[in-house]
Amino acid sequence: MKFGTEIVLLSLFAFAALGAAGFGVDEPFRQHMWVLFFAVAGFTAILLRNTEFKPAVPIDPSAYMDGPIRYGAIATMFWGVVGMLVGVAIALQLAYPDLNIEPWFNLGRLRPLHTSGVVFAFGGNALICTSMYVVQRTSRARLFGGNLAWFVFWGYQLFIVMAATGYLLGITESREYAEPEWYVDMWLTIVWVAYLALFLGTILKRKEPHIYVANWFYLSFIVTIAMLHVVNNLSMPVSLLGSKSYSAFSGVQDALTQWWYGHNAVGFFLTAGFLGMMYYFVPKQVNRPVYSYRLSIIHFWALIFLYIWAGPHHLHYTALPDWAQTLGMAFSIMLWMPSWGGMINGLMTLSGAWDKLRTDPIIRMMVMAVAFYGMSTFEGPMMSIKAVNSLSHYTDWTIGHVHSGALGWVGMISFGAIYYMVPKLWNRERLYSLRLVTWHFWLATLGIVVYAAAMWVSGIMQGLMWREYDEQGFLVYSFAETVAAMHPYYIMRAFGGAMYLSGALIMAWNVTMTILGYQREEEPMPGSVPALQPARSGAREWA
Ligand code: HEM
Ligand code: HEM
Ligand SMILES: [Cu+2]
Repeated sequence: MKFGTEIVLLSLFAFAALGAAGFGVDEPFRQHMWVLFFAVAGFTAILLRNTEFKPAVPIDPSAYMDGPIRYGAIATMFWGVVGMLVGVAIALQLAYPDLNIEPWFNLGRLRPLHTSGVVFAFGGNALICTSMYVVQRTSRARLFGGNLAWFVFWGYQLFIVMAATGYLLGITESREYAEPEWYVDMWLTIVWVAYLALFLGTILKRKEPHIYVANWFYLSFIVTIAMLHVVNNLSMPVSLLGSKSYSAFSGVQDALTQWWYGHNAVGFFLTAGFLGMMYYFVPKQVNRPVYSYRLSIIHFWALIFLYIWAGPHHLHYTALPDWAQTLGMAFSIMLWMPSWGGMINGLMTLSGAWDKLRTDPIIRMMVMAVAFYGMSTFEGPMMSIKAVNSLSHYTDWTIGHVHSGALGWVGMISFGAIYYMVPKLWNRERLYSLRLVTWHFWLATLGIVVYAAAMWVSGIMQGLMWREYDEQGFLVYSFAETVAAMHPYYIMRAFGGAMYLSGALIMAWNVTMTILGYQREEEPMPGSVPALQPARSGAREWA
């Protein structure tokens, strides 16, 4: 039987889940194990019916393994839309609290659903599938380990499903960006080690002597996330058949461990990984070499050396020792330089090809991403200065900063990479429509501007209102008054987010049509040279 071993193993897994659903000591755990049972049993049933997860064409063992990358590109789009939809939902809940639907869909449960949905499901799938794409092409080697890549892909989706359903059931460790409970964490550890083996194994069997810089960034992302995930999640379960666990750390050590994790999740997941993407896909799309390879090496080592120390900027004015706060601030300010070095390197890769900005909306998207990388890595060091942080901390300014990095940098560079990969992965001459990419670009860009501007104004206003004293030393505003003052900005934010989401929906449509093999007949892009445009077919020159 095809997939014989897999089916036996999966059946055992499903059986164990069923047992845990029966004998679990708390209700949410039992419900969660039912979810696991149905997910694994469903997958086993699909395999039993011999459904192929591999392309039907016979596989040339020396060729690249692109099946899991195709699935990954689709998963990236799918989870992106889901995560952003939940983002708009919680934005509306903050503007209109009546939208909290108890207990499953209140803000407390939907917020981690949003953050994990966009960071780990959307961003994570984008990183995993692009890293598989990049490492094969720059190493001239097929992915290591046979079906290992499929295990990484499906194992990661199972992690996402378990994390997401757990939040809705009310299961949480309450550690930001690390909310899943101990058993889901253990599963992710297994998947992540497999991912590391897959990536390293492919690099080891490379036929290209040099390891291209993008792979260094991807590798640092994989290794560091493994370390962060394991240490931050060290905990003791109350029962092996229960959902609750207690952290191995307590007090200020716990807080520091958590923000060592949280900050470096930003540094290595949301930054280093996506820089790997930048260093491969920008030169490819522009058709130019990286501006300065030497600078990219300096960028890499400076970034990984500095980032790891900056975590305490999340704990300014807390019980954390003062020297540690100052250390975090100093390293954050130093981070500005390598970050901007990287930004300049990305932007200057366009030198001599700036005209393409007018004609290629994908390049425009990538340039906007790099520009937002520069913007948020300027804002971050500034916010880490204690005097500035005393105003910005706990306010919407932080939320604005997060989303200029997340929507502007992480989102846009991923969109660019997917637009680049999809026609190649499905062997299409070009995307379904470039004009729809332009629509996406403008909706996303304007959406970010509305989102970030609303949060700057509301954040600074919030901070100023909280610290306003009258002549007698009494606070001028009650907390509830500061909340009420946010209302118009929360509506604006929801509006900006909805624009960003509609751009992503247009992209999903464009990508789907490309996969199905359609090409939209359309006028050439404005500004492109008419002589290069076959007038009727709309098929532009497409590198
Ligand atoms: C459709 C667009 C989006 C909307 C409307 C949106 C909305 C929101 C809202 C309302 C919050 C909670 C803010 C609060 O508690 O005050 C939030 C938090 C967050 N979002 Fe989004 N979001 C969007 C897209 C994204 C994307 C694409 C990412 C990442 C790639 C992202 C990452 C985050 C993170 C990390 C937080 C937590 C911030 C913190 O705790 O400081 N969001 N988002
Ligand atoms: C040199 C680079 C950066 C530095 C020094 C930096 C610094 C900071 C500072 C000081 C805070 C506020 C902490 C607080 O008051 O609670 C913050 C929050 C945050 N930043 Fe950055 N930032 C940088 C780049 C980025 C980028 C590129 C992204 C996203 C792609 C990002 C995502 C976040 C997130 C998600 C938070 C919110 C954490 C939370 O409270 O939940 N940062 N950052
Ligand atoms: Cu940080």
